[in-house]
Amino acid sequence: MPPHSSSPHGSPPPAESTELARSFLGVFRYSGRALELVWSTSRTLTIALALLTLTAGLLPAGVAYVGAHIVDAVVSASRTWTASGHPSLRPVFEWVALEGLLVAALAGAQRGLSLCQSLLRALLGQRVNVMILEKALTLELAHFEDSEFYDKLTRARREASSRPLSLVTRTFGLGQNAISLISYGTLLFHFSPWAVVVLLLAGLPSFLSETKFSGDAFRLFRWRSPETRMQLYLETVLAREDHAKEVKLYELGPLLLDRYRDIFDKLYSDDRDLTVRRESWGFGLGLLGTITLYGAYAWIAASTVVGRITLGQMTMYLMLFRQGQSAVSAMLSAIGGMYEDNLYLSTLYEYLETPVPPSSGIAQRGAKPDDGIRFEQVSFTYPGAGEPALHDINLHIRPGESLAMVGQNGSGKTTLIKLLTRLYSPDSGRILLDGTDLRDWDESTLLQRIGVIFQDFARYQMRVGENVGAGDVSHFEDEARWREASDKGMASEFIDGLPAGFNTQLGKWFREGRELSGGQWQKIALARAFMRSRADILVLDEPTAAMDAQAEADIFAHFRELAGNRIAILISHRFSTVRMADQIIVIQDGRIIEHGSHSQLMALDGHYAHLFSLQAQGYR
Ligand SMILES: Nc1ncnc2c1ncn2[C@@H]1O[C@H](COP(=O)(O)OP(=O)(O)OP(=O)(O)O)[C@@H](O)[C@H]1O
Repeated sequence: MPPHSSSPHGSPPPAESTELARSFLGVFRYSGRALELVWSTSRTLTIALALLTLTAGLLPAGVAYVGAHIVDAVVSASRTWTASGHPSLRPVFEWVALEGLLVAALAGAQRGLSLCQSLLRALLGQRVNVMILEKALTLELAHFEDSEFYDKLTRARREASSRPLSLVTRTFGLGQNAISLISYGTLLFHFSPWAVVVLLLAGLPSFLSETKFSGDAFRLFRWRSPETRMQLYLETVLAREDHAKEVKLYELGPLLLDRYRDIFDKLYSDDRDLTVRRESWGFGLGLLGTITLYGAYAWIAASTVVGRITLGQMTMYLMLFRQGQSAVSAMLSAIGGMYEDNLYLSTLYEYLETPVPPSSGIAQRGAKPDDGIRFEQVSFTYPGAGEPALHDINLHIRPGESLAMVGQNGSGKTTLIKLLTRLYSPDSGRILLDGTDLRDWDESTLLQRIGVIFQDFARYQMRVGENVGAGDVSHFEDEARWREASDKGMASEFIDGLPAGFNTQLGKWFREGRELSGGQWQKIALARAFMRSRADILVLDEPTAAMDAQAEADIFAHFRELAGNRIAILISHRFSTVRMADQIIVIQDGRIIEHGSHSQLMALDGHYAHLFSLQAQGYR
């Protein structure tokens, strides 16, 4: 939804202009926070920036003032020369030297300003990016799956990291020009107070139009987030190695590229309209300024001719007027720019202030240790989904027991795991671990107790060992533990065959990065789950689907031994694996339809027995 109710094209309806004025003032609320951000990023640089701004603001008027003295000194020197034949050049040279010094100091101040800005830009860009990423760490999985939220994140990442500095630079720029303007105004006031009024008013129309167009540009930027996101996505699909194979073989490239172009064309036409309107108005209103300038020229020239001011003063007033006008327009465009920066910053702060419900649990131990896991009448519907993914689930798994889940694709098996690992919370019912509700557990203690691999486990483009070590951050770099876990995951053998063993870089993003086969990756993921040696719950979602028959047989032959006295929860479509579990549940459309051991379910001769015989037939 657009944040403001005014139309992006044309002027807003009269009833909405108060609203516009309010939102115009409201967006300045981030200026203070931006300044605080810059100040806390580097105090030294911020102070240097302020001092240099002051210097750069004062010097131009000084230059104009000295310029007037040069002209007057020249006129008087040439009069002396005509009258006496002895030119008094000394004062002329002194004024010229002074102006030279001031100009050099001004150049120094401007260089200093751009130096401070460059350094601050780098520091601040990093700071804001870190803030964005730190916030991302606190978010819930559901946030990442919510497209509107994802838009916020993308917008914040794309634009907002450069905006705080821009806002501060513009604020300082505004100050610098204001100082210059006051100094010009003071000098110009001697000529005529009206000259000062004319100077100030001439820039106003173009300022108003700039502000309006900045708002329009922002609203356009905000509305088009979904399209921009699609563009980014298409770039990824077209230019990343993990999609290259399919894009090539299915000859998807031209089709996707056409889509990419179509999006650009649509966005471009909106941009073009806005830019054309912005520039046309800018030109028309800017013309007013030029007319004013030349009117003032004529006025000042006429005053010189009638002898009201000296030639030197004329030079000074002309310069003051010209520079004063550019200071006014710089100030006004700084204000317009600040307005724009504030709008963009609002997306950053909106993102950073996304409410994340705090994890309130503190339990380090359960109320009934050794009770294991219980699901009591658990139901769950994904945010935005029409149908519940799980209905009324009841289960009890005791320590040391194994549970296997079977069911059609989309029946809810992975969802049950997501609830157990607290990635989502049940809508009704409760899940208990050792007699205590998962919600009441301290999050870190709970996570330490669970080793999990999902079907779509992450493939980190890091070293092999780090891919294993990721399973336990406290032993991320621990080579002995890598090996131990890899032995359990049946991964050691192939890892030893890699050029640098555990230190082999994986993935194609980096030099000499190796790609692994699907089954090899899965062994790494299994090893990762075994890294969590303190975990007493092992959750494996299709852990061997990509492995060869021998590896799978080896893993399951040792499974009991590997799992030890942990709870093992297994999702598999292979019944040879499933049959070994102590309990088996069959899930259909989010409900448990059969529950028992292999022999009980075979005796029941229901769904499980049917599927088991179906698969067994295939092997006969
Ligand atoms: N993040 C999500 N947001 C919304 N709906 C989802 C999400 N993940 C899964 N679903 C839906 O929830 C239902 C259960 O999905 P789940 O992943 O639990 O199935 P599964 O039994 O693990 O399937 P498979 O055997 O294919 O892995 C499906 O209808 C699926 O479309």
